[in-house]
Amino acid sequence: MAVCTVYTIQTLNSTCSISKPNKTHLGFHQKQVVFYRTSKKIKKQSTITCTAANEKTVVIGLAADSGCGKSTFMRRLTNVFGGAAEPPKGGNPDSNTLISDMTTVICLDDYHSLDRTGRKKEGVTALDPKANDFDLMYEQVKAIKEGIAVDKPIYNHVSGLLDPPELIKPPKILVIEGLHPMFDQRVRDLLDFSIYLDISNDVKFAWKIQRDMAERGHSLESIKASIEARKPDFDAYIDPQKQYADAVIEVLPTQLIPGDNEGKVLRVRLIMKEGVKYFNPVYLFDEGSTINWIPCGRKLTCSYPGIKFSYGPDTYFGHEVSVLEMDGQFDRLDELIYVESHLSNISTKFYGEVTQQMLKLSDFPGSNNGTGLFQTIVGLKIRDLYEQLIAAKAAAPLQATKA
Ligand SMILES: Nc1ncnc2c1ncn2[C@@H]1O[C@H](COP(=O)(O)OP(=O)(O)OP(=O)(O)O)[C@@H](O)[C@H]1O
Ligand SMILES: O=C(CO)[C@H](O)[C@H](O)COP(=O)(O)O
Repeated sequence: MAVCTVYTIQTLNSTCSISKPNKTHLGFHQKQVVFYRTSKKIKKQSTITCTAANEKTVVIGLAADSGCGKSTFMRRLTNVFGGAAEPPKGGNPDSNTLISDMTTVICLDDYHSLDRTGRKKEGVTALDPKANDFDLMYEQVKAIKEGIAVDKPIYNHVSGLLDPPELIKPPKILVIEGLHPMFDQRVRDLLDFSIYLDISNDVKFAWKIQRDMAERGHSLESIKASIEARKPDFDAYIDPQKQYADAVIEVLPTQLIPGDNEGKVLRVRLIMKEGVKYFNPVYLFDEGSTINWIPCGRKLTCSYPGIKFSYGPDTYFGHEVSVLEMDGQFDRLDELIYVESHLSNISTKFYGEVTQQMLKLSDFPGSNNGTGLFQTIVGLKIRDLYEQLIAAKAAAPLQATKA
């Protein structure tokens, strides 16, 4: 990203934004520069940031209910791109934003139009579209995608209030995570790739108990009541978004232990849409075949109840998909290399990269099962998609500027 003064706007095929103290950020394309210059709307003290067309922001959407592992997934994803993800420096300590060298993750809770008291007064949950400002969400995600900085509101989860906005500059990759990234068609159409974390009720309950009882001191009864209270709106507004996702990570109780609902051993399915540009689904052994594989034996240590992989074609909400499934958990993470070497299209840059990533983040929840494995693979696929998109934009800069 190049920072220019008003007298040196020479960049071709760029989108620029003007930043003035206490003023909204204005965006314009290179051809409009003449208009602004002749109309003297640009003052000497303005800062003009120009983003070359091939640097434009790639936008990823991640949808899930609260407490379903979005933050954990985000930490795995940003780690794939390297560098630590931190809240904006010197900003609001309760900011929900995480920034690293390549990525900015914004939480869509920041687009709640009603604060905690407002929702109570209106009798709506945060999942209800009425409690969210989709017009602003669309305008701001669109602006960032075009290389224009925005002043995004902040929803403060500590106070339950809407705090003064924070400046979000266009990153290389913007991740919008939260309850509604695919709800509004205008926002959905801005996404270059979308993911839905589909956690079954039993597992969601087990994870909520683990976090909210152990870490937040909530009672079992209050956790049950909160899940029940959210369920109608979850079913109406959040769950239907999975039909639009390019990849769904579905987390279910294991089938290896009959009647198990503890949520400790998990069956995880990675559902990958066919025909998505720059995204080739992962496969096991033979693309398009139906495979069942129990890798336990000489090369993989498995204690009870073992590990089972499945792979094959299927349909999901009328779309052709490939599904990779893992039931069970790893005893020894270093042996994951055996499984990795049988998977194809995983978009690694070197042999064993999935295993290396999993070992590096082995203390993250889900590192010994399909949640961690598939989140890592999706992270690598997003890196690959980003690199392909940027290469395509660099090859056709004029076209990208007009889009
Ligand atoms: N893959 C996993 N395996 C086991 N437990 C998990 C996994 N992912 C998340 N959890 C549990 O769920 C809790 C919530 O995870 P996380 O904070 O990542 O979710 P979230 O969707 O970001 O939540 P929120 O929206 O409420 O902030 C964690 O504290 C952890 O206990
Ligand atoms: O579903 C949620 C998304 O994280 C939260 O419940 C919602 O954002 C409201 O937050 P809070 O409970 O802190 O007022």
